[in-house]
Amino acid sequence: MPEQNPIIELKDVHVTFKTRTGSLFNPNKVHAVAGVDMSVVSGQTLGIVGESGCGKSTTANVMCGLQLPTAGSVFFKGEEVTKRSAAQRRRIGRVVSVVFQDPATALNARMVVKEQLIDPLRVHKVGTKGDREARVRDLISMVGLPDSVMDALPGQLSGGQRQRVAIARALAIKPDAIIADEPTSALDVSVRAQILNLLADLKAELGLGMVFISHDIQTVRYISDRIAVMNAGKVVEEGPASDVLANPQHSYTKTLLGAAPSLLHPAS
Ligand SMILES: Nc1ncnc2c1ncn2[C@@H]1O[C@H](COP(=O)(O)OP(=O)(O)OP(=O)(O)O)[C@@H](O)[C@H]1O
Repeated sequence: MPEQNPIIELKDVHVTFKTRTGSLFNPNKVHAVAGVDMSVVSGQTLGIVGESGCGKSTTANVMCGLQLPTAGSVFFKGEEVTKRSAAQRRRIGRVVSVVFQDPATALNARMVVKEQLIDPLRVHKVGTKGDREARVRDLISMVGLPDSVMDALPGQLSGGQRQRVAIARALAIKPDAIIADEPTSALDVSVRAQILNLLADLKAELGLGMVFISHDIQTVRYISDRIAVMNAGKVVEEGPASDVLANPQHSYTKTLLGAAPSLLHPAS
């Protein structure tokens, strides 16, 4: 059987930002992403892990078309988008949705849940009014929320419920891939595992490609099929999660694992 095109593919992607200060070696410029190759395929979660400032969010923004690379190529389902117009990129970029860290800012505080979910369907002219209402009910149930939340404002929901609504919103237009950028960091520890499990279930049920970004290797290990370790804008190690975790090759990965001793090196 021929190999399927990845949903998203980055080839030698660089992103530099002009800044007032820059870095020690590069005044007035930050090389946020420095030659990254990555691919996202159906039914797999790629975990991206690294310390704050290593370029994870910038990579995510390139993956969903929010950020144009300074150099390199981006492909959505085999189609290179890097040189397309903004309108064409948006059209092609509809294959990818994003879930951000803080659902409180991702959602409109003055719009009830039902309207938040209908909104992307209306924008993308999906179905009739009746189709959209049916789709909203499906989405609410897919993310494990009761129908009663439909008429609630985000402020009336818990943090975990709000993140479920944000996930439902991301799923509304039936994307091929979801990019979740630190989706549990703003949540109470008690609900983090529930959101991770929900993302894992949705990936499996819908055959989504998923990118899960976190500075916390313990969270990434829980959900990822493959792991890419980033340091200073580069991928220093990438492979099946079990290999990267059990047999890290790069000293930076070893440091990250060493800084998270609870599972690898139990105290007793
Ligand atoms: N719009 C921007 N303008 C200037 N510099 C930026 C911009 N966005 C990111 N950077 C810089 O690029 C580098 C990578 O940032 P990025 O947010 O991608 O890292 P990160 O690993 O996601 O970090 P965090 O977990 O803190 O969000 C950092 O040095 C950051 O300060």
